[in-house]
Amino acid sequence: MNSYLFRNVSVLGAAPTDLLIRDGVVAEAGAGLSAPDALVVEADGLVALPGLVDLHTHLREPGREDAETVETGSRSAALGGYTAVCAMANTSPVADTAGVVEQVWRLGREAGLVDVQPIGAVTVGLAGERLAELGAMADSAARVRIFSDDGHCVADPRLMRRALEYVKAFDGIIAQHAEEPRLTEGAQMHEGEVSTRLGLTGWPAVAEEAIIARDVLLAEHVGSRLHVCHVSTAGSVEVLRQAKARGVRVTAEVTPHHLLLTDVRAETYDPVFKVNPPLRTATDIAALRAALVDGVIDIVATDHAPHTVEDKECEWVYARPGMLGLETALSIALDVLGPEWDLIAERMSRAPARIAGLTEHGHDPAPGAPANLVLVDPAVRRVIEPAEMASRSRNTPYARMTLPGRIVATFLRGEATVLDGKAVK
Ligand SMILES: NC(=O)N[C@@H](CC(=O)O)C(=O)O
Repeated sequence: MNSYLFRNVSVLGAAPTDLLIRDGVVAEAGAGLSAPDALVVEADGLVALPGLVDLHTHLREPGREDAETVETGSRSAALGGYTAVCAMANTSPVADTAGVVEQVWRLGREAGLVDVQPIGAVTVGLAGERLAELGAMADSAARVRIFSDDGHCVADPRLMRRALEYVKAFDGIIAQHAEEPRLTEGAQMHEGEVSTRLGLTGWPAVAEEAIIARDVLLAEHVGSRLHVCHVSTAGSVEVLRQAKARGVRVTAEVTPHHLLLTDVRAETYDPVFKVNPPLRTATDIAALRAALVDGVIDIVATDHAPHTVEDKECEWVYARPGMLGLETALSIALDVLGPEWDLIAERMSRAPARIAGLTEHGHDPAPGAPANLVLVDPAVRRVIEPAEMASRSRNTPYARMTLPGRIVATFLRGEATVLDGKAVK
């Protein structure tokens, strides 16, 4: 196993120091360290952060390996500065049994680039009719703690209540894709002025807000943990703010794209901007950014949703919703928040690790901490080139945009997964 000596690295923006990485942990910190056996990384100008943790990644395996595999998604994650990702259950077959979650978990171990923590489906086949074998998935080698039908809403309130009750026994979480399906039939984009002008069927903000309001009440009633996926509206933020003030056990995520892009992008009719929930308005963006800063929204999660050219580069109404996110998330966070390193570490590493119970992750680089960390060069501005991405898909909404920040190196348990901005394997 290699040892690494980072020279003159700034830990979360603090004055430069040296860090020695040995045997999978941060062994020493301080000026002028020497370790003749260690590989030296000249880190002037680089910032060390705890390795990022994504609570919401679509890896597509099993079933849609033409869009992404556990391995390509893991590489994409490592290049984005991630050391752990939670893999959503909407695969084919659906991850609704111990067998499938164990398969995904094992593929993650074999790829060895990030820790892949499978999320289990709440209902069999994501069909919203009966509960999946939550207990068996929790007891499996994959030790599933988060369950989600993401892509679909658990719309039936009785089923949602049962799911919240069931996972309470092992302090599990139901992660809800909040979308009242009766209000979004045929929806193509945010319902508002732009959808009216373009003549596309709208996805109203209230379809999200109504489910979040219902679910925080259910979570409160049951005393269980609810996580809200991809919050996208100002109204949702207000519902969450009130619920948190009452002490409801609810956490929430926002995606990078909902922090940056508005529904005006649909004017191009380029389906790369089609996503679920849809891009909203500048007012929503302002509320989401403020909530991310004040903590009503706990984390940034990518909702990395790779799709093939066939599924994406077609007419808007036929295109699948979803965008790539792993390789650009930190740059978007830097763009939106500025170099607020402690806030970025909290929202993109510590808090998601805590929520998911990934105890090896989310530790600031300090002596004794597991060496799951990332080195970022904040001074670089880079042009996003889809063809250069490690994802098997190309559906990034940031193509040819110039964004701040470059991931220079990522370390998983003390071994480099990315060095000099390139994947090690
Ligand atoms: N977020 C997306 O736009 N797409 C997701 C599922 C979904 O939420 O529709 C996907 O799996 O592609």
